[in-house]
Amino acid sequence: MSAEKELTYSDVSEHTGKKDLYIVVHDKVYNCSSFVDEHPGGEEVLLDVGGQDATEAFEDVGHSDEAREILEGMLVAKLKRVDGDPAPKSSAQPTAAGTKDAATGFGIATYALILVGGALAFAAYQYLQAQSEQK
Ligand code: HEM
Repeated sequence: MSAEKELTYSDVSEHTGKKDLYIVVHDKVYNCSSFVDEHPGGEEVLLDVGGQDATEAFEDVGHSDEAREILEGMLVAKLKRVDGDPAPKSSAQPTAAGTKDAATGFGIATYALILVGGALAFAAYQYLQAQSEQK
């Protein structure tokens, strides 16, 4: 088993070319060279964050789970922080994830409400039918 590779910001900052492009997202280092031409958001934005922390840029767009899977496939190393490095930019993640979860939760609650409402209406209908048959 090989030890997990670690790169510092200064290592990452050496990979800024289109054919050698490292970016940092949530303290992990990704080699995006193979994806630059395929990025639906264009190559320019990826080249802009080459060799740097792209966490905010990546999260601000609200990338899909598919985009996150592509990203994980390009993982090369963990980011190793040394004194003087910028603070972790991980605060964007809970916000984005939270918004998504909240939206999903709302969707489920709405469906539940419609189902329960429908069931109640059906029960009331049956009850009233039974009542009128008794008369
Ligand atoms: C290497 C990291 C990245 C990956 C793997 C990636 C992947 C993707 C994918 C798969 C999409 C299609 C929509 C979706 O599935 O969400 C997308 C769209 C987009 N991305 Fe990225 N992206 C990356 C980094 C970035 C960065 C750093 C920016 C900077 C602003 C960015 C800006 C955009 C924009 C603006 C779109 C929307 C394009 C459109 O719908 O016309 N992406 N990205």
